[in-house]
Amino acid sequence: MNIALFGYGKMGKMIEQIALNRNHNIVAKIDVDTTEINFSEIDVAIDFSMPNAAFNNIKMCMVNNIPLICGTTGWLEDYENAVRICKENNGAFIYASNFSLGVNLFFELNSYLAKMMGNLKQYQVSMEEIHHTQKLDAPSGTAITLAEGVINETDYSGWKLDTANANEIPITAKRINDTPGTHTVNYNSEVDSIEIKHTAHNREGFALGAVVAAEWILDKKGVFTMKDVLNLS
Ligand SMILES: NC(=O)C1=CN([C@@H]2O[C@H](COP(=O)(O)OP(=O)(O)OC[C@H]3O[C@@H](n4cnc5c(N)ncnc54)[C@H](OP(=O)(O)O)[C@@H]3O)[C@@H](O)[C@H]2O)C=CC1
Ligand SMILES: O=C(O)C1=N[C@H](C(=O)O)C[C@H](O)C1
Repeated sequence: MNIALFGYGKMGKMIEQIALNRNHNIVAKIDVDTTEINFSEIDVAIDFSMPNAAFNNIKMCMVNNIPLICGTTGWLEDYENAVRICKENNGAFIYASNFSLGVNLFFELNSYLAKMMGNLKQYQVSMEEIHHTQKLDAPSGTAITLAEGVINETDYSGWKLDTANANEIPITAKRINDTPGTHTVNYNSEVDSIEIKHTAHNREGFALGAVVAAEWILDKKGVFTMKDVLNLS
């Protein structure tokens, strides 16, 4: 499979390594300075670029009939537009805030726990995410997905960074050295607390998930999620 990488930073380089190990070819490494792209040689594109670049890259791929896996976070205000453009062009597209198998299992666990906690008003939920200091967006895309998972199963109406109003989920974002990504969901009451936590030890899990998603989407049309790729509930 011929892969184009949009973004050749920390994730782009890790994806290249994993893709080559799985016998794929990297036919283009595209960044902000790229002036020409030969779309005819690309089977699938993978975007791990920057919040202000992702939506343009998505449009470009959809218009040129290239299936796209997007891992870039921090652009979600344009998600519905991306879905519309994909459908208008009969394209194929997956966005995931986190491509690792472990985090996608963690998302399921988070929803299951939230469902159980929904009627237990003595517990207040909060979230914490920790990432490396180069991260541009806060809270992380993964923390937003976790918050949405809780909101879907409870009476919480939204989330907020740091201090939240009653009925909103407070999310704390910490930036520490080289931390690849740690997410904690905490339910606290007067008498006890329950905590679930996912810790990424490195970026391999994210990169492998993105390549697996690229292999999966090759013969598909439509907008999908990692639940479809991993065949989760
Ligand atoms: N969904 C997931 O599983 C994961 C998502 N991420 C997300 O992926 C994104 C990238 O992360 P990471 O690799 O760590 O970041 P990096 O900063 O290391 O890499 C981003 C790269 O994108 C390049 N870039 C800038 N503008 C454009 C453009 N218009 N088109 C293409 N490339 C461009 C940058 O080039 P230059 O340096 O020259 O500006 C840089 O090389 C972030 O949004 C992050 O949150 C990260 C890990 C996992
Ligand atoms: O920027 C990162 O590094 C990461 N970004 C994603 C996010 O915003 O959730 C996924 C992972 O946590 C690493």
